[in-house]
Amino acid sequence: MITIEDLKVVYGSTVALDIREPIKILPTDRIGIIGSNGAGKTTLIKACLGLTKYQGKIISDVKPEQMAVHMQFNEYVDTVSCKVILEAVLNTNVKDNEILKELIDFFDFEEHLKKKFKNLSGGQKQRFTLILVLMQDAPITFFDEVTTGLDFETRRSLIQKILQWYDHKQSAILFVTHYYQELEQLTNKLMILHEGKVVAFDSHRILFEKYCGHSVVTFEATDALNLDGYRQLIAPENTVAIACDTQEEELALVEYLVHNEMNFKRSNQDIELLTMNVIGGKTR
Ligand SMILES: Nc1ncnc2c1ncn2[C@@H]1O[C@H](COP(=O)(O)OP(=O)(O)OP(=O)(O)O)[C@@H](O)[C@H]1O
Repeated sequence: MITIEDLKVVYGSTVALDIREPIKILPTDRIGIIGSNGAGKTTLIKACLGLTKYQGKIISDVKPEQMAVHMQFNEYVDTVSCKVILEAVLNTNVKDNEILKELIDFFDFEEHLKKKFKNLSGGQKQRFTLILVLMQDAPITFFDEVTTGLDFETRRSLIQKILQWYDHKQSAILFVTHYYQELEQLTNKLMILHEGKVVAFDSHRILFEKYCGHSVVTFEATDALNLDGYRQLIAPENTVAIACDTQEEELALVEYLVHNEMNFKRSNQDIELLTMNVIGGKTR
């Protein structure tokens, strides 16, 4: 669907993106794009959409105008109501379009249709833009930090709706977020960017096996345990993360922790740990 080869984006003296290895995005991919601030995530989206100049090749059978994008900050004309914007952009009308009515209903947006975009709250603006983006049913959709700044409940319900909407749909989604839990729910592949380079791109499972192991057991750092002989990963502050290469290793460690009355968490998909270990602990 999209193949990226030797992609370079330069702004003055800043190399925002420098991707050497070919990257292929398939029609059913659900890709989480991760990286610290300034890693090049938005620049990559802009290059795919043809919104920024680049060197190299982006070969795609989907034209940029067929792609949908949901950016964190959107602006719309402020002389007309949200309903007028929806109808103009989607070339339909609310009262006759069942799918549009269903989305407005789901996002509890009916009462805001008469308002101007600039008068909506942050969460209402996100919901409005999501209605527009989901209605496009594009073959490829980019979501750039759509849930940033929203409260936990609003984030959770937006993610549920996105999941439901794309279930069984043949469309690629690229999702930029700093919330790792959302990536676990929404995506099956991860692209980890660091200083403009793609440092990892594969399925969650393959990357976890490669950088962490069969599973990882994490617990609060303490002097009470003897951890000689265990493989320690890079972990958040005051936390110890032990990589287990087999189930037997994991069971032995868990038994040791239980004997010592330690609380612990076991995971084979912790994206925060994975990211820290892929880019050497420089996640932010
Ligand atoms: N229009 C621009 N002019 C100059 N430099 C830019 C421009 N856009 C981005 N950059 C620089 O390019 C680099 C990559 O920026 P980009 O916005 O792609 O990062 P990001 O990974 O999306 O970051 P964030 O998580 O902070 O949104 C940064 O160093 C940024 O300062």
